[in-house]
Amino acid sequence: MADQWQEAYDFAVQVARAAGAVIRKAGECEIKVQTKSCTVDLVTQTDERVEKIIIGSLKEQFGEGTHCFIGEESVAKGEPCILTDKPTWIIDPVDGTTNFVHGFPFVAVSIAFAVNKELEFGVIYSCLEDKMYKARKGRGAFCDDEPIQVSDVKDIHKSIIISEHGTDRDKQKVKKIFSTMQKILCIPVHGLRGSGTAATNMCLVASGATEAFFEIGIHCWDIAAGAVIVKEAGGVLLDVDGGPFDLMSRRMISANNMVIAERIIKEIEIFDSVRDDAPIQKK
Ligand SMILES: O=P([O-])([O-])O[C@@H]1[C@@H](O)[C@H](O)[C@@H](O)[C@H](O)[C@@H]1O
Ligand SMILES: [Mg+2]
Repeated sequence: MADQWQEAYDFAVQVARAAGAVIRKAGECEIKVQTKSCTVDLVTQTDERVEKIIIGSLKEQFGEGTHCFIGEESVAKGEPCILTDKPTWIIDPVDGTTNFVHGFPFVAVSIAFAVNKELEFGVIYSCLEDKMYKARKGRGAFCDDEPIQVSDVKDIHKSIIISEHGTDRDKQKVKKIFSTMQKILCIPVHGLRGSGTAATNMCLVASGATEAFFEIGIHCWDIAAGAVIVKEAGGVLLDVDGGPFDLMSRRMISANNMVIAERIIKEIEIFDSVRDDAPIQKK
C-alpha cells in the first residue's frame, strides 16, 4: 500500500527546522513577554508567530480544511482541543517558553500527527542544540538521522529521573510535586533533572540519557511528538497511576522500561488537572 504519510513526515521535519531558525533569530532580539493561565505561564510573540508559520505552511502543503490542528497558542485563544478521527497536527511551537525568555538553552519545536486518534509520527527540533529528533509509528526513532534507543538500566538506584514543577504555584500541588521529588531522590537515584521542556525531556529518555520523565500538568502538545519518539526508541508510556497512556489527561510517565516506570509510579503523589479535551467552561 502506498505510504501515505511519508510526505507529511518529511515536510514536518522541514517545517520544524525552519521554525527553529525563526526562534533562534527572535532570541537575539528583545523578547516581549505576556502571561496566560498565571503570572509564570509565559507566552511571547514568537510563540504565536511560529505557530502561525507552522500551521500556515501545513495548510498550504495539505490544503485548507483537509487536516485539523491543535496548537498550544490557538487553544490559548479559545480554539477547541478535541482529537477526532480526522488527520490532526498537534503542535507546540515553542516548548520551553520560559527557557526561551531567559536564554536557558533548551527550547524545542514539537510537531505530532495523528489519524483516527492514533499518533502516526512525531518531530521534535531542539533548536538551540540544533538536534532533530523524529519517529514514525513502527519505524524506529532517530536523532539527526542516527537511530536512538532508551537506556537498558533496570536498577532504579542507577537511574536519572526527570520531573518538572510546571507553572502551577498552588501551594498544595507544589507540596505534592516536591514531596514526590524528595521520595524519588531518596530511593536513592543517581539524580533528578529537568530541561524545562517536556518535549526535550522525552527525547532525553528516548536517547538513553535518562531513565524516565513524568509530569502532571503538561498538555497534549507538550508530549504528543515525544510519545511517538519514546515508544519507537523502545520505551514505555503510562498514566501516572499506572493505567494506559492518555494523551489528553494532562499527566504521564515515559520510561525506558516497565520496571523503572512502576517503581517511579509508586512515589508519585497525584493531584487533579483539568483534561485538555474537557468542555470549555463558559466565563
Ligand atoms: O509552556 P511550554 O514551554 O510550551 O511547556 C512547558 C512544558 O514543556 C514543561 O514540561 C512544563 O514543566 C512547563 O511548565 C511548560 O508547560
Ligand atoms: Mg510546551
